[in-house]
Amino acid sequence: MSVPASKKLLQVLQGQQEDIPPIWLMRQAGRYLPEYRTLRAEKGGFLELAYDSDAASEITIQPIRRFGFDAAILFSDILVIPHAMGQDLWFETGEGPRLAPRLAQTALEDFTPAPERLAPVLDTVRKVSATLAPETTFLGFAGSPWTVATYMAHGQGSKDQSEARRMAYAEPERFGALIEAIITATVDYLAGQIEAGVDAVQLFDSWAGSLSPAQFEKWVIAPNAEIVRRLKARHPDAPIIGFPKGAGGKLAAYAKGTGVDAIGLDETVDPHWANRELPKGLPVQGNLDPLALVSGGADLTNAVDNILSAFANRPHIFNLGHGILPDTPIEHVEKLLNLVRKG
Ligand SMILES: Cc1c2[nH]c(c1CCC(=O)O)Cc1[nH]c(c(CCC(=O)O)c1C)Cc1[nH]c(c(CCC(=O)O)c1C)Cc1[nH]c(c(C)c1CCC(=O)O)C2
Repeated sequence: MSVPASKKLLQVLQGQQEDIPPIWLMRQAGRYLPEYRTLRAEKGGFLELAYDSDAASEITIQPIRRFGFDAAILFSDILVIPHAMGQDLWFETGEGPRLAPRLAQTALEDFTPAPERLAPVLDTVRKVSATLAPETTFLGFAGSPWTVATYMAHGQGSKDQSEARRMAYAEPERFGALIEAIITATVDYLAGQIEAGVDAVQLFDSWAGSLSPAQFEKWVIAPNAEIVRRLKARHPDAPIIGFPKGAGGKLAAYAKGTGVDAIGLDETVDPHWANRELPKGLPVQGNLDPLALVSGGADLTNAVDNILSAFANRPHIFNLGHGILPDTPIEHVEKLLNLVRKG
């Protein structure tokens, strides 16, 4: 596959170093944007937006139109995979996602798979890919099996992922079968996104930090390695970004063990340490503290300088260490873009 020279972020994912790093922000389409809040109020709920390909395309493009980020990320959610596997999914206003029945109490075999639920998401990919400017990289994504399993087991977000962690020790075979089922659904879904027009994909492992080293090897590294292996067999040219949030000292093992093309760093990672620790030339993405962006001022300027200096000699995509917070002032995002692009 030949990459148009203008897709800078995609080139960095392929190992090219840039003086001015490309930038996008996790959760860049969302509640900090007034134009998102307007559409959300008109349409009702988050899922209604995510499954309406016209609304989801518009929301995917909103942050590109406003800020000119180097990448657009598909507007969807990691929980559409459990939904397509047959769990009911809804969002409680002000609280977050709910999945039923909970896997801690129900067998996976009792679910009725509903893969057609993903069709509108792939329609969104086709629509966005037909309208994006050629210099904008289009990112697809999915949750990583461990993180998705924590929601499937508990039925909602949880403080310490204890239901899934307990299941993984008490019933390793049953838990392994669940992880395998998520891997299979995820590889098909990501292949579908690539075929519909995304340039690269990100695997979000938001709860990777809750596991011991041995369990991390088993439930984070091995399943992500399997996704990389199977997806590369189908689409060798589409880069894969792994984001094992909270992996800390296990980041290098994750990078080597999974074979991802680039690694996302959360804000707790010292970028200078990461630069020394990670394989030479491996592209990194991150890792501004979302609260430094809310704060603005010298907190923001100093943090940006520190990240830029740490990654001056490796392929780097500027991003936050986690999703942008709803109370982030728009002017701080504009200031961040000026700092990174030295405008
Ligand atoms: C764990 C997780 C989820 N979803 C996601 C993760 C992994 C990353 C992370 O750790 O944040 C990933 C996600 N969720 C969303 C995207 C869209 C793309 C993007 O802009 O990055 C992405 C990549 C939209 C969303 N997903 C959600 C919203 C907010 C919906 C709204 O109320 O309007 C958006 C824009 C809802 C959501 N979705 C999820 C939760 C826990 C919640 C509720 C908390 C919250 O509101 O932030 C599950």
